[in-house]
Amino acid sequence: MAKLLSKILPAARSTPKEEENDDYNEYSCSFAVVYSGPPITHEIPRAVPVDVSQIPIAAKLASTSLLNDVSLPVIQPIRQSKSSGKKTSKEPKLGTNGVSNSLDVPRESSDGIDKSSTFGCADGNEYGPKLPNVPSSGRLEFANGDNCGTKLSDRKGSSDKKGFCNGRDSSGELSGRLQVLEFCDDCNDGGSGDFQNYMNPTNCESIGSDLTSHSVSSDIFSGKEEDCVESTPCHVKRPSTVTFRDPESSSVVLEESDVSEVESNIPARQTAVRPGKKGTCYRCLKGNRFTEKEICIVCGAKYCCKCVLRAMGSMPEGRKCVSCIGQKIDESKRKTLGKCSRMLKQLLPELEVEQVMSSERSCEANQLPPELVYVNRQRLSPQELFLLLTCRYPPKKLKPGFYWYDKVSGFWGKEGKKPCQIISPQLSIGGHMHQDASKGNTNILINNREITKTELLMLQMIGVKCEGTTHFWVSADGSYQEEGMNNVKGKIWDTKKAKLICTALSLPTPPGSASPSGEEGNSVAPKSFDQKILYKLLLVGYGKSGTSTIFKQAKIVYNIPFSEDERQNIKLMIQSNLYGYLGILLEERERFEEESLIMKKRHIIDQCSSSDTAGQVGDKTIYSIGPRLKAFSDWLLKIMVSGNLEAIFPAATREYAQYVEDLWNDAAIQATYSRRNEFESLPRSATYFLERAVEISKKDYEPSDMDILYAEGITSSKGLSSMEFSFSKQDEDIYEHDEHDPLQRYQLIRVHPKILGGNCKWLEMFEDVDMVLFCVSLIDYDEFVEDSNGVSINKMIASKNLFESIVTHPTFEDKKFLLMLNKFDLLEEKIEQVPLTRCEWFHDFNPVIGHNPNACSTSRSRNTNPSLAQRAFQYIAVKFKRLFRSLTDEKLFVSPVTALEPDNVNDALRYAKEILNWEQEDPIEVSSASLEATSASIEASSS
Ligand SMILES: Nc1nc2c(ncn2[C@@H]2O[C@H](COP(=O)(O)OP(=O)(O)OP(=O)(O)O)[C@@H](O)[C@H]2O)c(=O)[nH]1
Ligand SMILES: [Mg+2]
Repeated sequence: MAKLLSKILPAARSTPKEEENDDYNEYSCSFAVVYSGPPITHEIPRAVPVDVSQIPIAAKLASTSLLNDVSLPVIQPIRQSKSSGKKTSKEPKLGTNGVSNSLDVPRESSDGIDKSSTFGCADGNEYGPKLPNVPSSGRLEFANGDNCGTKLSDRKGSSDKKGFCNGRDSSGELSGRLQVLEFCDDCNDGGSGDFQNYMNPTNCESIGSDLTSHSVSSDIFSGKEEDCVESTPCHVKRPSTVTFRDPESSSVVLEESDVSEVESNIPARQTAVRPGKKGTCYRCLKGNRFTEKEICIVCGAKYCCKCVLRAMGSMPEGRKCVSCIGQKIDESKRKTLGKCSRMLKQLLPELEVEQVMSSERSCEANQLPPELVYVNRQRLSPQELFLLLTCRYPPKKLKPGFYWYDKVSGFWGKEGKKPCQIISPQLSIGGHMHQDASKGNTNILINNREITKTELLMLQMIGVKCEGTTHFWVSADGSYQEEGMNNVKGKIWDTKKAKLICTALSLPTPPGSASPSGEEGNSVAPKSFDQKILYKLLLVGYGKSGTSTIFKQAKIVYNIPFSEDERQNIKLMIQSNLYGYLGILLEERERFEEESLIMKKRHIIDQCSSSDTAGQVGDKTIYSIGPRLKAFSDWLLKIMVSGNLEAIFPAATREYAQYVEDLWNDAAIQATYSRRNEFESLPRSATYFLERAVEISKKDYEPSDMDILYAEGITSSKGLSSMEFSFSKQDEDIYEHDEHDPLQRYQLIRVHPKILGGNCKWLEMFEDVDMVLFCVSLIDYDEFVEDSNGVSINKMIASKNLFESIVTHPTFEDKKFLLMLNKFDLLEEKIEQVPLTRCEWFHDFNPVIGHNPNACSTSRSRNTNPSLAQRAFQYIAVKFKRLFRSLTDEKLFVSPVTALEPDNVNDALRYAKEILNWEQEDPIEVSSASLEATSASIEASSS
């Protein structure tokens, strides 16, 4: 053995001169040799062998290279860079001041020879702080006490050796499974507590065994010189790079209902303190907030693409810094488990990413601790949590907190909140559900729980009669009956409408059923690593502001097909609208006919003084129609007056298509139509449909997307529509800095103000939306409507009043608002004719420079020579911004929109997305980022 070692290793040298020698430092190990000098009076430091099996970390091997005459495979140390070599030689203090350079493991046997071993340092000292969580005995020390590991590999061979990258290694017994340490210089610690974390043997072991399978990691960890010089693992060499906050201050994010008891049960977690400027990588301190980064799910440290693999190693527990392996995750990041950044997908092969994400989801350390989950106010046991998570329909993305569970129906929700899911019923978990579990105040109970207002509204909208009934029993399949009555009254989920309403109201639908958007509602949480997060956007605005047009445009832009049902409804709506427009034409025709008859009579009277002659004037004018069409016209006007126009469809298409055709082709109607600018009641879109009246009125008419877009009216259940979408990949590429998952999902909920009720009391059912998109029609400034008291009010003021009510509603406190100033195209026309000051709120609109109607709408020209419409838009935007600021002390985001333009709607919704993403990233940066990032926004111009 001694012979073998003498071949492998140079003779132990200990003179200072030799220690200064770089080569020596790189390759030699210190070994005790038999002392044969005079007796020594002081105590001799001892190098104690290491128990190989207890060395938890491994390094890359090379079979030869150093010693060709040795048949055993030996370690190829990582070459030390020059700078590091110098550093080493200048750091004798590391060997003497006892800083954190050794692993000191409690030993079972005091002699440490047989059962435990020690890597002795060359100078014979033992250094460093203790590692309390090293599970076994044995001690690991470094030759000069200043190394730690980044690259670890495992080799199954017959002989073992522990080596350090810079050659200052020591070896102990050559037995057992080979575990080699190979450290690159950039891991050298200046001496800090971080080293402890880094060297946690438990961590290293898993890294060691995983790394062998990662080719990318191999490169990263090979300690290439340039890498070593440029980058420094933040946990070790630069103690300042990532430091940890006092665990006391660690912020475990729980829902508000998750009271302090749960919080106190959550073990303290280390939170990385950003070492550099905002947005920079925690390791190399380079980059900015647009640099793509991956985040450690334990401490929150963010790493750029150059550093992430070094900082996180082979990720045996998913995206954790090496020092965070084995630790519990930050609970606020639980929802992102298994969902990595695009950057990681680019750095690692797909299969590897999948493996890492799968480990992240499934490894033990990342599992939800049962003691942090309460169901019906009772803490879950591990068995109960297991039952809950492994049932057919488990709660999605379960986090620590308090939940209520209705075992009969499967309704599941957060304590004090409406249900958020329907899970498998009849699970024996938690305590008994309390009547006030969801803090409802409706006096209506479902399975003994007082339901929330939102649930009540849902029941009412789908036609469940709640008057006089106080208690329903609802079973898992949705069938319900009144208490004390033994007859099932119906099934809640029977209709598509019910599901649509639930989706829009963010209420759950039964597991396994198809949601209105075609996806399986409430199914088991997706297992793929592209797990999605859903952001909810609430689109609301005063009547005719354009919300439904924006909603439909979004459907078209994001390729969300209109269902057959929707198309059918829209078709009937377009046809009945057409009859409505025709009705308006017929009404006006009558008026024109009368007027023209009177004119005709006057004309004749003027010409002939004799009244007899006047009496002979024919009663035909160009506005007159024949008796057949007259009869149809009278019938239609009667129906319109009675308000039953929709009721005659679809039969009307069969019966009266020919009449419509004849009417449209009639000269009187055409003459009336040519004067359409004189009718106030004919909407603009009417022209679009009237000109295709014949085609549309036919039975086999199929509306195109454009028809659907232009169609006026509410198509979905009572002014509530909802759709889910994600932005297209193409778009993501345009916005290069976007770090977020292109598959991130958004829900757009469009609500008509009518269903919000007086004082917007139903707004609270949208409490979980992430952003409110408030739509205002820019051309409302000179239009008037009658308010609920019959008083005429300017529509812009009415819109402003609604805006105020919504902004100040307690439900929307702290919500982000994006103002969509719609119908910009129409404003451009109108502003030339009607001054903005027609609305009293805009009395001081007084553009200084003469307007330029020809200004094109590129952003450049917008800034240098804005048109009158652009000025008006900016002025209105600032008005709303100031109003918003005065009401909330917050910032209002604004975007111009022309709902009929697909790009416009896309831009506005993308802007909403950006705002949400800034929020998520760094709330403090939102305001400045908004100024920079969106030319469409008026931030720059108004601030
Ligand atoms: N030219 C033009 N017309 C628009 C624009 N946005 C909406 N409209 C038209 O304005 C009218 C009202 O738009 P809607 O989308 O129905 O408005 P709404 O907010 O749904 O109003 P309610 O139907 O009362 O709910 C429709 O005729 C639309 O075609 C726009 O940007 N430009
Ligand atoms: Mg509408």
